[in-house]
Amino acid sequence: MIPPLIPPDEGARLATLRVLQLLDTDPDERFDRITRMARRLFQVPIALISLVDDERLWFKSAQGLDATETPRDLSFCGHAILSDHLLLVPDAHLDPRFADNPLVTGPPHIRFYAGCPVRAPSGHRLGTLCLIDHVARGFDVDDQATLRDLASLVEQQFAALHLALVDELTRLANRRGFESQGGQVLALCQRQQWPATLLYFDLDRFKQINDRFGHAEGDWALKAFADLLRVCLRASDVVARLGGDEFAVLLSGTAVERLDHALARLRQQLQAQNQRAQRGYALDFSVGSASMATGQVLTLAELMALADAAMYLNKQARRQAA
Ligand SMILES: Nc1nc2c(ncn2[C@@H]2O[C@H](COP(=O)(O)OP(=O)(O)OP(=O)(O)O)[C@@H](O)[C@H]2O)c(=O)[nH]1
Repeated sequence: MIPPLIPPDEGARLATLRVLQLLDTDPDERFDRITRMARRLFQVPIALISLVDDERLWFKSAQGLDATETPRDLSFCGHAILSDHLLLVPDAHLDPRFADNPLVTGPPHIRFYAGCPVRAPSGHRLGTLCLIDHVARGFDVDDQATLRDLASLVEQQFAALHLALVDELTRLANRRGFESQGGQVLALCQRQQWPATLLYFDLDRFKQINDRFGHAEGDWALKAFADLLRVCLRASDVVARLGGDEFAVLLSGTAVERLDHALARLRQQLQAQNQRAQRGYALDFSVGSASMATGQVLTLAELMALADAAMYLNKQARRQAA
């Protein structure tokens, strides 16, 4: 058996998957309709929409299979997301990549597999629409075109989610994305008795950058700051651009202990970037934080209001110090 390789865009791919908030969500009729149609059209026992997560495959929609996930190492879809082409395995018993795969030799006894990668609007391949049969079979060019058509319906649903939840400029979550993703993380913290901290950022004198260097330069600065947040924080932290030059981050669990360290690192990296970029101005930020201690119950809106107020005080203090 040959386990799938990790694609070169893995970090950005996983970040996109998180921002779209598809993993571990309830069944969704918009996706189930597509897998039902696929199963009927191709007369296969199993049709899936799989999402390739860090170490597992999670099924956004599954017809004919009770499992909700499977290890990535064993997955056919892990191979399928490595290219834009369909992955066709007419007979897994004859394919050295899969012949001794436990999913072939044991349940669900995959013999035939056809998987079409499904991409986010950013182009990252998030998973597949795939068909599985327990017997070997062929898949002609018409079948292939039909599977691609169905996969593009999945991509349309991704695009709709993207539009609703992602900030187009920075590709971070937008305010709505932050509110729903942040709300879920906060509820998890409360259940697990973990602490959480919300950071509210506002860039300093950002209007001057637009006024002096133009809107395009302002856009560049916003993207550069978003990239820094991505680099300095963990994949599990919820990071968003709330609008204009305002950003927010929700740290949960043990991440809260790294708060001072993460902020110091962020400022240090920003200074290094200012030195490197030499764009005629130094990007800087004011920040406020608000925490929910272990066992405390606060809403995301309350944390945001507290952190926003703290940011405002920080901005005043920085202005006076300047
Ligand atoms: N380039 C660009 N500018 C934007 C975008 N959205 C909002 N802005 C600008 O961001 C600026 C926000 O300025 P403020 O936060 O009000 O003021 P500031 O200059 O940052 O001042 P302080 O926050 O008090 O330090 C405004 O000039 C907006 O026009 C965007 O998507 N791109």
